[in-house]
Amino acid sequence: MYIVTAQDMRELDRQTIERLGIPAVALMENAGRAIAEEIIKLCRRRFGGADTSAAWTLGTSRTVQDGGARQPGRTEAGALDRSPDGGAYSPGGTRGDGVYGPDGTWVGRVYGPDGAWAGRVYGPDGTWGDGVYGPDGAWAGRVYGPDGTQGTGGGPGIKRPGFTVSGDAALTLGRAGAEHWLVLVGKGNNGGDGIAAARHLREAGIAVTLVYAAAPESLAGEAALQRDAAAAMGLPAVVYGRDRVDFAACSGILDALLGTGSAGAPRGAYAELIAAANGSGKPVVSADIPSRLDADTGQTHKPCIHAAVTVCLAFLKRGLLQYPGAGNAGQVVVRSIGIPAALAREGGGPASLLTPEVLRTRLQGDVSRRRSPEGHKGTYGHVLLAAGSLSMSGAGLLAARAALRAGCGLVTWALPSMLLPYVIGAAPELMLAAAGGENGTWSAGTAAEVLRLSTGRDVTAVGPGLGRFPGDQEWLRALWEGIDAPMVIDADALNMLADSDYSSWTSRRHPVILTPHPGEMARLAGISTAEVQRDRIGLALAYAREHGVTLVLKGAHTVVATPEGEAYVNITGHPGMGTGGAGDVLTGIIAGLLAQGLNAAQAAAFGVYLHGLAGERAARQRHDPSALIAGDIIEAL
Ligand SMILES: NC(=O)C1=CN([C@@H]2O[C@H](COP(=O)(O)OP(=O)(O)OC[C@H]3O[C@@H](n4cnc5c(N)ncnc54)[C@H](O)[C@@H]3O)[C@@H](O)[C@H]2O)[C@@H](O)CC1
Ligand SMILES: [K+]
Repeated sequence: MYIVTAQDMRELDRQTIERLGIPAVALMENAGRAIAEEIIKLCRRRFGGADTSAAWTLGTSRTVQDGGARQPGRTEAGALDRSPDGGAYSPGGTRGDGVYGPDGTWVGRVYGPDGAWAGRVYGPDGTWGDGVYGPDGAWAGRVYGPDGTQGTGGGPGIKRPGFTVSGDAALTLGRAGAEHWLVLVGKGNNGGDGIAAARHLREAGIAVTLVYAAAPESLAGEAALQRDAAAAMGLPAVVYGRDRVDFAACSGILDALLGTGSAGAPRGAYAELIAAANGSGKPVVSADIPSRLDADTGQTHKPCIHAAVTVCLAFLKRGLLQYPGAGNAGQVVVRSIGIPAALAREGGGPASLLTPEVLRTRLQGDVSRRRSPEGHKGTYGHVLLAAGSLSMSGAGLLAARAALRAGCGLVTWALPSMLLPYVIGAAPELMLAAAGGENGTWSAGTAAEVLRLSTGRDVTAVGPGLGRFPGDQEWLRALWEGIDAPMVIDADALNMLADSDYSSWTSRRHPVILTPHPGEMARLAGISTAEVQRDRIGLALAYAREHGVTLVLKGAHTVVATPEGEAYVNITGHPGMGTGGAGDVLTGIIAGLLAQGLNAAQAAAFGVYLHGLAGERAARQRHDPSALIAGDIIEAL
C-alpha cells in the first residue's frame, strides 16, 4: 500500500484526469460512495455489537484496509487478537468477529470454548459474512457451505436455492431510521466528497443534514455540482453561523471540512465546527483526513478533528501514520476511488506501508524464513557483534541472542575481556571473543582486534551497550573503512557517528544500516528531537538519501528509508515495546537477517516487521503489554 504526500496526491489526481480522461467528478463520486459505505458499516457495528469483543486491546491498534482486504495481523478491535501468522484467535479462542486467513480473506466464524457462537461476523469487506442475523439485527438466512449444505450454523443440511438475487448490500442499512448524520461541508473538494456521501446515505434511508461551513454559493467546480445535486434531491442543508446546528440530536458526524488542500490553523467557522464536533460525543468519520491534520507531517493544528474512522481516499496519506496525527485518525480505512496504483508505481511510489505483501513484492524478500534441507550452520551466516560494557553488558547479550533467534547460523560476541567470565554460559550458543579493556570498557586500541574478528564474517553489528571512550570516533572510523561486509550501527556508535564528519570517511563497498531512536536521530541530523518527530518519514527519506545509508528511525511506526529514496512504515508492535533493550534486540534481528543473505533494505524492513510481531506475540503471552521486557521479544521470535 502506497503512502503519499498531498503533493503526490495532486499529481496522481491530475494524471488520472488528464492522461486517463477520467472526469474529476467521477473520482469524487467514488470517494462519496466509499465514505458512505464506511459510515454504514459503522452504523451496523453499533447495531450488531461486532468488533467489540477483543479480550484486551492496545492503544496503537489500527485497521488499514487495501481494496477491502484487511491486512493480516491488523484488526479493528485490537492488534493483538490475531496471531502474527494470520491465525486469528484471541487468547481464549473466543472472538466477536470474523476470522481472517493470512491473505486477509475471511475464513470462518468463531466459537467460544463452550461451543456457543461468540458474536456476529463481518466479511472482509465489512458486509455480513455469515451467521443468523442480518445487518439490521433481524435473522438474515441460513448459512451454506460450498457443497450447498448448511455450513457452520448447525442443524440439518439444506440445499442452496438454485437462484438468488441480491441488492447493494454495502449501501443498505436495515435500521437506518435510527440514524441522523450531520455532514460538515467545507468549500473545497473535501466538502464535495462529503456531499456525495450524504446522497448515498440518504439513499440508504439515513437522515442527513448538510452543514455548510461557508456560504454554499462559494463552492466551485465539482463541489458545486455536488451542492446542486444534493439541493435537487431535497437534502436538508443549513449554513453555520446563519442557521442553528443541533449536534446533540445527531447520531454521527461526517467531517468533510478540510482535506489535503488546506493549510494552517482552521479559520472562523471551520474552527468552531471542529470544536463542536469533538465536543459532541458523537462518532466522527473523517473524509480523507481529520480536518486540520497536516496530511504530510501528521502535525495537528488547533483544533483538529478526533475521528473514530478516517476514510482515506486513494492512497494512504503520510500524516495518518505519523504522530500526533495518527492519534486523531481513529481506524484508518484506505478506499480506492479509481486512481490506478500503477500511476503511483510509475511515479516511484516513494513510501509504502510495511506489509507481508510489500515485503514480498516491492522488497522481493523471502519472508518464509524457510531452511534448506541441506543447510548447516555455515549456510545461515555469521554475525560479529561488538557490544557491551561493564554497566551495559546485557545490551550485548540481548542483541547477540536476538541475532541467533532471527535465524543466523553463528554469532561471535566481542566484548571487554573483564566481562567474559560473567557472561560465559549466559547464552551457551554464542561464541565469545575478548576485545576490550580490563576495566570492562572499550578502548580505541581494540579496533584492530575487531577488524581481525570481522574477517570472514557476513555482517558486523556495533553499538549496543558500547559506551563512549576516548578515541571512539577514530575507532568507529577504522571499522567503517576496514570492515569488508555490511554493518549495523546502533546506540553509542550512532553518537560517535553524530560527532564525526563521516561523509568525509572513505565510502564503503557494503551497506550500512543505522538504527537510531528519535534522540539519536536528532544528534545525527543536528536538530531537536521535536523536529525529528515533526515529519519522521520526510526526515528519514532525506537523511538516508543524503548519507547513502539505510536508516531505521525507531519509535511508534518505525520508518525504514533506503539510500535509493524509498521508505517503508511499520505498524506492527505496541507501546509496551518502549522498554530497555528492545532496540538492542532489533539490532540483533537485523544483523541476523543480513547474515542470512537479505539485502540491507530487506533485512531492515523485515527485521522491524518481525520485531513488532514478536512484541505483539510476547505481550499476548503476558496478557499485558506493559509487562513486556526485551528478552520476551527474543523468546517470541
Ligand atoms: N485524488 C484527489 O486528490 C481527490 C481529492 N478529493 C478530495 O479533495 C480534497 C482536496 O480538495 P481541495 O484541494 O479542494 O482542498 P480542501 O477541500 O482540503 O480545502 C480547500 C479549501 O479550504 C479552504 N481552506 C484552506 N485552509 C483553510 C483553513 N486553515 N481554514 C479554513 N479554510 C481553509 C481553502 O480556501 C479552500 O477553499 C481531498 O482531501 C479529498 O477529500 C476527492 O474529491 C477525490 C479526488
Ligand atoms: K476532512
